[in-house]
Amino acid sequence: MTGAVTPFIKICGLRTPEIVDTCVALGVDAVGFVFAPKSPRYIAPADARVLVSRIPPSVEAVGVFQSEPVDSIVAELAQAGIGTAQLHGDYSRDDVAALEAAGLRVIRARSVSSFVSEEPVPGRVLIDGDHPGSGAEFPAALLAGRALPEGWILAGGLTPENVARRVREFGASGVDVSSGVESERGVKSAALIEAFVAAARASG
Ligand SMILES: O=C(O)c1ccccc1N[C@@H]1O[C@H](COP(=O)(O)O)[C@@H](O)[C@H]1O
Repeated sequence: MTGAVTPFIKICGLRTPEIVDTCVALGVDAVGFVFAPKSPRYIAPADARVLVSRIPPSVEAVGVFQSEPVDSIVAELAQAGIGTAQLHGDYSRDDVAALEAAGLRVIRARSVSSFVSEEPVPGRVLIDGDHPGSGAEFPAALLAGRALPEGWILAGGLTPENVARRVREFGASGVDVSSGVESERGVKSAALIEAFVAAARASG
């Protein structure tokens, strides 16, 4: 017995009922819906609501935002029926507090560059490469010797092939993937999601 813990697994950028059902059947911890209008994975909040209705309470539904004002985030999440906001971009402590005061949970995404150069932020932290949703990895050396927040989630260029190694390399408590489980940009693959989840679980 190793005592190792299976990482928290989030699959991001869902847009179809089939892929939602695949994620639920695999027992992932969280699924993400991208509300950043320029993303190839963008889904309108009303369309996301239909997909969210298929998700049991045991799976956390997350709305992903990039530089969207707090008021819009609150409105869009209410429309989609989602209780967690994942924030990419420049959000202050007051922004996070306002979202929490609105009854939302927050995942604060930090680009690896801002994580190493700026003040720590409170709450659940996700560390990503500098280009969210691009599928690009960042070097482990960038975080070497850094104090990493409890329960932090690793993102950025994860794939079924590299996820176990990356989790061990970084000591991450969770993983989030989008590009690495797509057959083409913006199109999720059930087979790749299954392979990713198996590989992530094998890292624990
Ligand atoms: O997926 C997107 O298109 C996206 C757009 C804007 C902000 C965040 C986005 N996704 C998040 O990006 C990371 C890493 O994704 P990848 O696996 O490297 O493609 C992940 O946290 C997604 O939730």
